[in-house]
Amino acid sequence: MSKRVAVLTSGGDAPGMNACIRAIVIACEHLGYALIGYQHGYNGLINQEYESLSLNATHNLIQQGGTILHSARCEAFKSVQGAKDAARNLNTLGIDTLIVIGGDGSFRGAEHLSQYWPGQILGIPGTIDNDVAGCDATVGYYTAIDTAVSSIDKVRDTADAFERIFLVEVMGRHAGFLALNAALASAADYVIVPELFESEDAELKSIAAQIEARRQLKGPVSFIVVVAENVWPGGLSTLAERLSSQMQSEVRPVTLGHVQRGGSPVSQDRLLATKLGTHAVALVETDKNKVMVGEVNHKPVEVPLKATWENNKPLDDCSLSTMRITMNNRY
Ligand SMILES: Nc1ncnc2c1ncn2[C@@H]1O[C@H](COP(=O)(O)OP(=O)(O)OP(=O)(O)O)[C@@H](O)[C@H]1O
Ligand SMILES: O=P(O)(O)OC[C@H]1O[C@](O)(CO)[C@@H](O)[C@@H]1O
Repeated sequence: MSKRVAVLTSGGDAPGMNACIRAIVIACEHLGYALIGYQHGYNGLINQEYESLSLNATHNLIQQGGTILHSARCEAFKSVQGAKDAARNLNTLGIDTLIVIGGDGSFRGAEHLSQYWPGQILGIPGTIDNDVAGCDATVGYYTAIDTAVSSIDKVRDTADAFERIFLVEVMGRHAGFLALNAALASAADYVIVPELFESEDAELKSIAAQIEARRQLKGPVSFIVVVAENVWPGGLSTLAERLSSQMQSEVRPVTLGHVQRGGSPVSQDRLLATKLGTHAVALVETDKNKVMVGEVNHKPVEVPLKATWENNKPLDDCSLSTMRITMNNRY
């Protein structure tokens, strides 16, 4: 049976969203489904802003960062009226299946829509934060680690030259996946993540002890602390001031910011995006509904949308024990 499928990207854009759109276009073409792309996240659903997507759209797309459909946050969609407007517009176009590429907030939005629209809704995890339960990795996460690592490598050059303490803030919203793994891969000296944060005093004491121990061993040294965003009360400059006065040393704060969302996706994100996009389209004629497609241990999984935000996604034990030995408790 010929189906009409729609796709949108929502929330923070992530490298690999385009690779995912490409896979969806090709898989729909393969199965003879019509495909449209809604623009600007859920705003496109409310404003009936869409384009039809064919193979033409996929040329040279896999390597492009950002999203050709544009992304956005949409406050209006959270209301009953917003979801009803979206449902009406989907019905007008005769859409059978809506594929939402985004983070856990976007999946909450999809669940909200399902109360007013009877069609099939499928989610694909796309966010640099990796804070979506039920999958090992979200599309965009691996590229963001690489981007943060290459920036921290550069910070290290100047940190070493001046034997300074640097604080590097990375994104992640309220999760420490990006901070922890960027810190591990860049051989940072210390990492502060929300999952382990106890108190300002405890962290400061621990950082100071590490710096002192290193200085005793090696004399003047540089020291790099990776800090997850939103974790330090008052932000990075407050931490810099407190550490500077405690250590009687210069401390420089660096916020990496939105560069972490950009750039050409690394191969891990391209592969994940391509597999998940293809897998989602393969579900169109099944009775699977309100599920996110993801990967766990390299195998496809289908997870109820609700489980993606109701369940906790912990940092993995192996990364944490590696972190304790090579970073935070090293000296
Ligand atoms: N509880 C909710 N009810 C209805 N819609 C929601 C809800 N939460 C989020 N949304 C919709 O999903 C959009 C995206 O959510 P959000 O801003 O949390 O980003 P996200 O998908 O979690 O991605 P990222 O974390 O990468 O930015 C929101 O702007 C809103 O339109
Ligand atoms: O682009 P905005 O709306 O400032 O959002 C920034 C947030 O989005 C993300 O980049 C992705 O969720 C977070 O890491 C960050 O907290």
